[in-house]
Amino acid sequence: MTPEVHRLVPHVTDGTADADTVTWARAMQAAFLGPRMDAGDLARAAAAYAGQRLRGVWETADPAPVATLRSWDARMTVPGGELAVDAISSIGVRSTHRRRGLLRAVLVDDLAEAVRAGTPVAALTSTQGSLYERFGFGLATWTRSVSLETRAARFRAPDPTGRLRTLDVATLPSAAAPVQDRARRRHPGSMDRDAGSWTALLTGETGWTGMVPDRHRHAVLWSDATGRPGGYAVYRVARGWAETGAAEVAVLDLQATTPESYRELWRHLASLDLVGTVSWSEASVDEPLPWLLHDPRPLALGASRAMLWLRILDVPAALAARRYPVIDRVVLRVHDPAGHAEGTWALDTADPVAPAASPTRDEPDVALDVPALGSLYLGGVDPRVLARAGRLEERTPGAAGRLARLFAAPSVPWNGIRF
Ligand SMILES: CC(=O)SCCNC(=O)CCNC(=O)[C@H](O)C(C)(C)COP(=O)(O)OP(=O)(O)OC[C@H]1O[C@@H](n2cnc3c(N)ncnc32)[C@H](O)[C@@H]1OP(=O)(O)O
Repeated sequence: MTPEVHRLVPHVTDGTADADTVTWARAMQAAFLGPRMDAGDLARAAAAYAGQRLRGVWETADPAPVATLRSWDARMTVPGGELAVDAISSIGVRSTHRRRGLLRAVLVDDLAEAVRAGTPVAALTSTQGSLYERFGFGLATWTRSVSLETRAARFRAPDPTGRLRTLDVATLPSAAAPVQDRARRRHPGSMDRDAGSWTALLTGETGWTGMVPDRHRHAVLWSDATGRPGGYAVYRVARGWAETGAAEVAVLDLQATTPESYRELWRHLASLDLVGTVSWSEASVDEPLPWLLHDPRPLALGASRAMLWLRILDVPAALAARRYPVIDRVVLRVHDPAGHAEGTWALDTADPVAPAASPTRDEPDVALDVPALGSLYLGGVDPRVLARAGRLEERTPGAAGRLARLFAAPSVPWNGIRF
């Protein structure tokens, strides 16, 4: 029997969430092996869910759900524009209730509501790589760590430009939010940050930390010569200087709207006194940082790791929302067992500012499953590689190459915020 999924609307009064939302949050925390919190802390942590959709499966006579899912409407940058996405997180099933179809129940229910609401794409970042393809999600962005030995780093541009100022809890949200909004438009896959996340970014007071403040966080804003803010970095001291004489700093977020702001933020991080290493675990796979340095050897680059998974729910709306660098008409046969994206679709980019995607009876140029379409969508993977892996079938010769030229992105897709 399919478990019955119920929906909860969080109510937040004076920064504190209602009792049902708190119970839901406690169950979710437990599923992720999060820290136990007292009722007050939990109520404050749950307040971050204001305006979001909470789902759960409840057993009779137990106020706590045995399965949880949280989703909200987010904006995601796509090549040439942006798109509404159903952002999904906090999928947790009580440890005593696993492998009975509860994840499936809450996720299928959420995707069905997104379809009804006309949201063309769903997005998530995953704790476990193999879980979500069965629900139609395809891996669309990657991330990698970078680690700079700051004392050996020499910048090619010798002199700092612009102006830096430190931010605190009172100034970070208003100063950084407009910068993040501009910066995210440079990277397909980047998403907006909800209002509540700004203070938490600097204080570290989140459900995952048990609302324990992290007093080692700092933030800095860079502005150009005209005073226009161009970028910010939030970082924490991961290991203090007292132990080794050279502290380790971890970047938590770095957003830059111009090459100059990017360079000056890194110059600032590399110039921090008492620091030996600055690392960022969720940088883009194509960080320009090595090219800013005379000698890239002080910079260690980690292997690329999976980040954002996309689930195309409405093929015409998703395809029409992005722009394409060449004019072509390609027919895609998409297989989707859940039905949302199933069909044969013609993508026609004859009008570069209004590409059209519509159902067609024409013979397909390529055939692919819906996860592969999610992977292609932002331009993060070459369709010819998918063809070589047997994930995309060329029905007309050279079609994968045509698709590669069509879907090529203006910059490497990246989403630096795990959610
Ligand atoms: C977007 C996010 O929130 S990512 C976070 C995911 N949550 C966590 O990691 C928290 C800890 N883990 C859990 O709470 C649970 O184990 C979950 C949510 C991962 C799985 O919940 P379950 O209710 O056990 O999953 P469910 O029974 O619905 O299984 C659905 C399918 O996924 C498969 N599956 C479930 N867990 C896993 C896993 N860890 N690895 C691989 N496959 C899995 C099942 O076999 C099933 O496959 P099928 O449809 O082919 O038969």
